[in-house]
Amino acid sequence: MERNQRGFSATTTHGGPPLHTVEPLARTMFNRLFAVVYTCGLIVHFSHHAQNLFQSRSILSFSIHVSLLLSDLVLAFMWATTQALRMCPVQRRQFPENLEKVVRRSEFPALDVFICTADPYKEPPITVVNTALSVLAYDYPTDKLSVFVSDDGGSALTLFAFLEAAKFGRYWLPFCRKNDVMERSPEEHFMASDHDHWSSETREIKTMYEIMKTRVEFVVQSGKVGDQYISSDEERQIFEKWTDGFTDQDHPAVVQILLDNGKDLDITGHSMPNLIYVSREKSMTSHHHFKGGALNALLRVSALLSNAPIVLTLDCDMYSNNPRTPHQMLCYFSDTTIIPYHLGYVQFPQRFKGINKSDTYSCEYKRMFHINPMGLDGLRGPDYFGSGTFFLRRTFFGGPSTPISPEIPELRPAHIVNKLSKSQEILALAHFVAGCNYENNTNWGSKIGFRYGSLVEDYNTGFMLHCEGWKSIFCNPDRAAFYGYAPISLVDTLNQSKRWDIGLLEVAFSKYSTITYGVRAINPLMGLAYSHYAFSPTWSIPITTYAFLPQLALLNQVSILPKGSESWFLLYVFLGVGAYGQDFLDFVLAGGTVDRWWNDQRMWMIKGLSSQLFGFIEFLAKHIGISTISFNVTSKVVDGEQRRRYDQGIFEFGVASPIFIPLVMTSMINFVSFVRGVFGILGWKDMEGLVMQMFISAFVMVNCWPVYEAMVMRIDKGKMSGKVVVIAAILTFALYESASLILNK
Ligand SMILES: O=c1ccn([C@@H]2O[C@H](COP(=O)(O)OP(=O)(O)O[C@H]3O[C@H](CO)[C@@H](O)[C@H](O)[C@H]3O)[C@@H](O)[C@H]2O)c(=O)[nH]1
Ligand SMILES: [Mn+2]
Repeated sequence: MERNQRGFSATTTHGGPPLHTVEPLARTMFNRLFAVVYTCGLIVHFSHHAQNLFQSRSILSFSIHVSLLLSDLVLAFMWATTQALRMCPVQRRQFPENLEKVVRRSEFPALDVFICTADPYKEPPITVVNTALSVLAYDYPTDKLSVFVSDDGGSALTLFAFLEAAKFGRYWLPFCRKNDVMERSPEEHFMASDHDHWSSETREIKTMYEIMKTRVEFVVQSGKVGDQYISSDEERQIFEKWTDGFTDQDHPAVVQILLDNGKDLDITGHSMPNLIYVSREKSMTSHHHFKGGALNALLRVSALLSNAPIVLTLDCDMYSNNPRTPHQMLCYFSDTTIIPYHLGYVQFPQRFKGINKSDTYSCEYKRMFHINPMGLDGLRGPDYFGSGTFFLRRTFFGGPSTPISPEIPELRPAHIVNKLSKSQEILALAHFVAGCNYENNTNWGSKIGFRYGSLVEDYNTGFMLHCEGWKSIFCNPDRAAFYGYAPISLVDTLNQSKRWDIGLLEVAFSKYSTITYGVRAINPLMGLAYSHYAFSPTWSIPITTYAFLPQLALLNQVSILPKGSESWFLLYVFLGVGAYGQDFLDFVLAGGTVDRWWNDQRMWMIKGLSSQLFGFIEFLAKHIGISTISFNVTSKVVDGEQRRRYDQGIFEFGVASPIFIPLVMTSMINFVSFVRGVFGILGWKDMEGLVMQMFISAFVMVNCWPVYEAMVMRIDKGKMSGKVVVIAAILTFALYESASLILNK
């Protein structure tokens, strides 16, 4: 049997109560006007640059001007890309309370949830279990809900945690229903609710949860599932798959149905949703394409077992914070007027728990997950964030009017699965499609499914879907739909950013670059908006240049920027303050605080001097074939002491990582040049020509304050490692000496 293209029928909303509305943001007109004024400023600025270039009389001054020109060109290009995000921002509202007036609950489309995990030590199984329980307990018809867990760590520990979760879920789901619990992740629920008013039922279920948690954590700590934890022969058989040769990088596929909707009931007699554990086959000899590969394996396995027309992807730490999120998503997918719109996915923002008051590492990503998506939403829709995304399954199989069929008919999005079928045949097929050679010579990863070729498989996939003609919608309800955890140390944040930067560069310099292919395949504004991310690592060029060049010149009394009395000086100020000011405005209007904005701009500089630079190097190294790149999973485990420092807003350096070296060098050069400049005020002749260079040094110094503190004033474990300081000092000295040689010729 087959069904229509979308996989379910939508209800017309004509005459009925509205399901959603959309409005342009109030500042749109201002944004457009400002863009015109700023563009004029840029034209004049670059004509001045050209003049400087032609007038320069030595190779030295020519090269200085070329560096400044190149830096300013990158800044101007990046500014231009932000304009695409500012031309038509919109804000949507949805009315989930009206949904059931328009669509009967029994007509809700089936929903498959994909949760990815990759490492039981960096991603504690109890966290993943909480995420899974939070969605298993969605306020959704249980016979239409299936949760698939992908375990790229191939770990018996994770599977054990899920066996436990399946048992606990039989109590947890009816408990949530009966008490209309909002936080359906048990961990969060018990943390958020007030213990003094707990009923005996709540206390009981809390005790059950604690017992399960202790068992899971004990097993993870001991590294194996001991005999005393196995309660039946059936379970023993499952764990027998973990033979001696079974490693996370080399093992057969494991597909295990833990809860079967057709059979398993909760303690009140309601049927349970499906819960399926999948660990795709891995082998040392075939590339597994990281998370993208895992998601494609889930797309196939789920196609055989439930094939729901709607698919939600979640990171292992992104638990549901609202049981009625699917209702919000259906406000869009159930609206027939949306069909000609070719809606491919509905994206919810990624939000984070546990970020400190001033968001020291700017991990809220307000711009990426909140401000920019509104801008994209007014064009063709937001990019894909990797988590919190409801896709139409059909979206993965070719463009809206150019469908592509998978190799075997059972995988087609229109194929109907009657019941979750445990038949041996289907299970054997599920293991087969989860095999590591299954994708050889197929369209998976290139034309169907999640796309390969970039470490940011989410961004890349969303981009390719937009190129194929799909659109997306940004759904940002007041109550967060999901919460996850952000890194709380600088090195973790920078390593995560570096991975993203490498992935973005892979897209920027591919055959399907956003700037060459994207502007044609989607439209110029979308191409530019996507380029805002793809080319963001190039920010490291101006950031590094402005962190060193004016300062080295200042140290040698060489003026390279306009004098305080020239009108060019005012233009510089206008361009700088204008860009910063508008950025500030966007940030604050989206509910950000001044404190957080300050830290955000600081992180922008820090990343330009660390993750982006290192990302570039690793990207190049991979391109010329001297190294391979890998997906370094962000740790979700927190050290207590680190947490305390983070909560106090103290920067965490700690480890001796080379990624800090350029940053420490920057703090040294700027300090020395500023101090030298202050003494120069008395003796130097041409101080006026150095005013702007002095100002830049001062500004960088203020931003580097935590670095100075970490180098000289701290004794805790998060201070800057001595090794980094020594290496940076030697390199700074070498840089200073060579600059003096060149500049004083
Ligand atoms: O080989 C892998 C590597 C990672 N993951 C999973 O991918 C998710 C994201 O990994 P994480 O280390 O948390 O990366 P983040 O940088 O926090 O994630 C952001 O960036 C990723 C792309 O780099 C996206 O995949 C994510 O959805 C997005 O939230 C986690 O659930 C992992 O378990 C896998 O399943 N297989
Ligand atoms: Mn994450």
